[in-house]
Amino acid sequence: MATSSVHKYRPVVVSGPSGTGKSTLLKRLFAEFPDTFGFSISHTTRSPRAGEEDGREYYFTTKEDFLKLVSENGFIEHAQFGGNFYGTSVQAVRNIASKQRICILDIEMEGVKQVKRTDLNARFLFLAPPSLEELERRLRGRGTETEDSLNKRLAQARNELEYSRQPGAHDKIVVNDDLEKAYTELRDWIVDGGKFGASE
Ligand SMILES: Nc1ncnc2c1ncn2[C@@H]1O[C@H](COP(=O)(O)OP(=O)(O)OP(=O)(O)O)[C@@H](O)[C@H]1O
Repeated sequence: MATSSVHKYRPVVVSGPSGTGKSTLLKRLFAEFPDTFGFSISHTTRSPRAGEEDGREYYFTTKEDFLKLVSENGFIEHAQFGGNFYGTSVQAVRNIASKQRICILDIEMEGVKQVKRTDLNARFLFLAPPSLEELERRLRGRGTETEDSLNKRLAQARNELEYSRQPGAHDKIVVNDDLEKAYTELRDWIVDGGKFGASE
């Protein structure tokens, strides 16, 4: 464990209900620290498009290998879209740390629980909306949801908020009320005076 790169480059899991502002805040963090962080590369069973390279856009894999990795609990999250499988593997997160970058994982509650079952040595930040009413306003304001997908997201938000109240679920909770205030709090906790959560 002491020799593993995730000991020093601890992955950061940022979760929170859809529409809380994760993308907005993480975009800012990446812009302020362009060489510090990384997103893991996903696996997919779809074929590479022209110009795509294995290990750059995706790890391209066969359905058989993908399902084998699923059965070995190798994925943090995986899903099927349009007949193809996609997933974030534990190894892909490790690969970011071995490149001496802090991997940021923007995932949902089930993914959070899965990361906790690994030895990725992650830190967990939960981004909470000021209220469910405000979350609904933002999701409507973003203009990306149908009434049906909005209701699904709000129901899932209730689950996520309930989980976030369990002791030990997260290491840090940031309420995204005022954007500037939330950004400063998120950034300062992640950067941690330059230690990024590492103990030495
Ligand atoms: N502090 C804030 N005050 C008001 N509006 C905000 C604030 N933070 C984000 N927003 C707005 O809320 C909407 C949702 O934000 P964003 O898309 O970043 O959420 P998200 O958590 O990444 O959602 P998803 O998980 O669905 O991708 C956006 O329109 C964004 O501009």
